Amino acid sequence: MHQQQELNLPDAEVYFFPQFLSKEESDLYFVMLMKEVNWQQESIKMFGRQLSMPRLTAWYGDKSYTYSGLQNKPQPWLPVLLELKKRVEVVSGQKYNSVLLNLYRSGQDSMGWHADDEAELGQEPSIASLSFGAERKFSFKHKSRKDLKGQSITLHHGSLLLMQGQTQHHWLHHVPKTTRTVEPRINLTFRMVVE
Ligand SMILES: O=C(O)CCC(=O)C(=O)O
Ligand SMILES: [Fe+2]
Repeated sequence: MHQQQELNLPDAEVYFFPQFLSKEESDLYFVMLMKEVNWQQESIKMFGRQLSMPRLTAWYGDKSYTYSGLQNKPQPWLPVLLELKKRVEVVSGQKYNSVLLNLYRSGQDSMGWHADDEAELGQEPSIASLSFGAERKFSFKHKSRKDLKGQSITLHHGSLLLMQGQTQHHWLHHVPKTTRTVEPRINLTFRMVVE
């Protein structure tokens, strides 16, 4: 059975499965995803300037979706992504119709503070986040309650993080840069995009 931990975050529902996939399976998935995914360098308009996103991304699924101000046209599912989607659905008890992939090439790649609270994801989105490759720190901070401490967790090769309920409503999360020398990391976030 998959060992499951619940993070102690008020106003949130976050579960962590440290051994969701074995090391051997995760090694194979990492190589396949690196090779088969159509990784793109997107840019984002900020303060009137076009800036390169500090990571590569790809979007697969059934519906288009706005993320970080970008209109993401999905690419058709790859077999490896459908396989992972099915395995994640079994554990989470949720269905997904899209996946956003992030490739953090080095410690200089990152994701800024945000919540996945776009209207397209519905009121209480369930987001399933699968990690491969290098370990990276992932932190939470509450949007309004300054009395609550932030919390960090290390997302490692083959681990699954589930965020659901009110989590996106009340908390922000990010993947900070690190000055440590780190190998590439691939992250998949499965989502259900509603109209
Ligand atoms: O890379 C991660 O672990 C987080 C990705 C994330 O927050 C997102 O894609 O919305
Ligand atoms: Fe996110």
